[in-house]
Amino acid sequence: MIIERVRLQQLKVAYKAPFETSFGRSEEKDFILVSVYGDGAIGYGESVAMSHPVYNEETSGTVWYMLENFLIPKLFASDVTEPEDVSRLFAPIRRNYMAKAAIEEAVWDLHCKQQGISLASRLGGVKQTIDVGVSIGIEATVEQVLQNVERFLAEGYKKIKVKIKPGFDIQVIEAIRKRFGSDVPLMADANSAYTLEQADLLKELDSYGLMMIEQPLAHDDIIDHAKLQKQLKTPICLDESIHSAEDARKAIELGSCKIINIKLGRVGGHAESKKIHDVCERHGIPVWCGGMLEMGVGRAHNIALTSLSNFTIPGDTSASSRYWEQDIVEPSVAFIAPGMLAVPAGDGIGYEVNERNVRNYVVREAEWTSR
Ligand SMILES: O=C(O)CCC(=O)c1ccccc1C(=O)O
Ligand SMILES: [Mg+2]
Repeated sequence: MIIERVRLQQLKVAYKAPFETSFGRSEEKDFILVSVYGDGAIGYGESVAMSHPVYNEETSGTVWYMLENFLIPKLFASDVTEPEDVSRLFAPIRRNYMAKAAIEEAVWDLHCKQQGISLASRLGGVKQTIDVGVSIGIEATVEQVLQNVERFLAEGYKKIKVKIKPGFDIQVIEAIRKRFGSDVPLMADANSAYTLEQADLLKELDSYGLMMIEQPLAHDDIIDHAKLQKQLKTPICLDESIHSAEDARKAIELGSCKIINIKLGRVGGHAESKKIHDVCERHGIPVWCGGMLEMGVGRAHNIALTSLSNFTIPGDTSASSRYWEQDIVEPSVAFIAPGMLAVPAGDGIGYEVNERNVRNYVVREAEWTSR
């Protein structure tokens, strides 16, 4: 395929409201938008690295560095025929999954636009619509969390995920169950805030009928998660621990989880996401698409991926309005029915990027041309 030019833009955009997890509070999105040009088309990818290396080791700065010095030169020096070639091309470079994913996604989008097909269909998607949930951050009080739950339930979200941390866990879940009842599809995400020594506390969660608990233990662990899963009725879902289909296979073999959250950025892009999806499907492990507070390009990629068959649990891809006053895509990501998004049938990601909106947020920009 023809790849002529790559543009990187770093954008900073304020969230409607700060978002807090067990690893900290974020008020502003800081990310790299990747545009890949070829044959009159533009493919887009969005890096999900955060401004600080707290979810994983990457940041917008490391993503820019890796793209400029290693990934873009490698892409220009090679013949890419199919988008699957990109992840093979990047395989000798260790980790840096978010940097790889950002440009890999853009190449998938470009390829599909050049071919006149939708990204979802090229990935092997089978769904025309997807059900989505919402992720709710830690707040100063339990009452504030309850107000957010109420608002998002009223909007129709089909899964409520709440962030927990030691000292802000059982009481939050208990209060949600008390106020909204036992039918609300509810889960908790700990972002690695606990250790196996706190198993007794985590076992208390079993009495609240949660769909799952996400990544309770260390970000790089699958051993202790296996020990914990043996003691818990609640299914464990792994997020941070899974970077590849091999990681997924090992976690499944060990019994470290019963569900896996797939994030494009965490695993290096669409090709690896699909492999993880397939390994999980073969083992009867359902998956759902995680979120990293994306703007529209990232959301569009998530939607296409979620159209695959084994994404049977509502993911974190909320509507643009969850976080943004004004998104960078048109139309913005919006429900077609409560809690439901359409999988676009248009070329590539199926959303247009509004370059004027992008301009409002750019703090750094550079371009490289293939020769
Ligand atoms: O709404 C979203 O995009 C999901 C937000 C979320 O839960 C999250 C946001 C930032 C970093 C990690 C996570 C996570 O899923 O663990
Ligand atoms: Mg998570």
